Amino acid sequence: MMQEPMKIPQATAKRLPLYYRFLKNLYSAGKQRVSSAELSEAVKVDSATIRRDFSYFGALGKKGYGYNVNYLLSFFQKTLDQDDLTQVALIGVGNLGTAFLNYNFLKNNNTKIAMAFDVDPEKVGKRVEDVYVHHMDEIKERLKEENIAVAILTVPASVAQPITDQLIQADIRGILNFTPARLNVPSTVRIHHIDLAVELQSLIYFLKNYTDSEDSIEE
Ligand SMILES: NC(=O)c1ccc[n+]([C@@H]2O[C@H](COP(=O)([O-])OP(=O)(O)OC[C@H]3O[C@@H](n4cnc5c(N)ncnc54)[C@H](O)[C@@H]3O)[C@@H](O)[C@H]2O)c1
Repeated sequence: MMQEPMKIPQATAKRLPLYYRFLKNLYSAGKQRVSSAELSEAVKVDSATIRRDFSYFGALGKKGYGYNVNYLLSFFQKTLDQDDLTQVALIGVGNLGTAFLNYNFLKNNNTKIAMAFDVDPEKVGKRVEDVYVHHMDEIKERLKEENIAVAILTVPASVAQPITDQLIQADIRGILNFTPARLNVPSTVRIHHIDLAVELQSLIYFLKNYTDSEDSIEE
């Protein structure tokens, strides 16, 4: 299910889902080609960066023609593993976790929250948008049973590390951490932190210090 990551720079890899979403819309609208200028306008990434990104995967746009939408789309589908359904687990069915269960990703790509975990007796044993909430005591057994390797963490920061340790015991490979806690994991486990406060501060910093939005793209 999960492929080895391609040898492309991380900054490029991070932009792939953005490109993919836009190209899918173009494809649905029956468009067969797109220029880097059009893409640039739509995804707010400067066109030089787009050309460089695309050159990593052998898509060399032709002058006056642009890029072939079909080619790019099938490339992204393979690279982003869109042909497979990747099932993930959600830990912590509170305000944020419930919002994710309501959203459940399916409109954008083939990622789905397949099961959720909590310790609150009010929540355990119920379904939220069709997703069953299990007790944390069952986490290892359930994740292994369904071969789930990715988890979204939406628990209070104070319990984030012990829960992470439990996830590691259950052979999880990737964690999307929404808690402000910085977590210790072995090098075999990949963690992405999404800290809304930091993102907001960073946005405000860029607004104050740069007038041209392109300056913020390369991080
Ligand atoms: N709500 C937001 O908009 C928001 C935004 C950014 C980040 N966060 C972060 O996301 C996390 C969750 O926020 P929230 O607002 O959803 O909190 P919340 O209190 O509404 O939900 C936390 C959930 O985790 C469960 N939980 C507690 N201990 C647990 C354990 N040991 N094992 C499993 N589940 C456990 C609780 O029962 C509850 O359902 C926090 O770390 C918060 O800082 C929240």
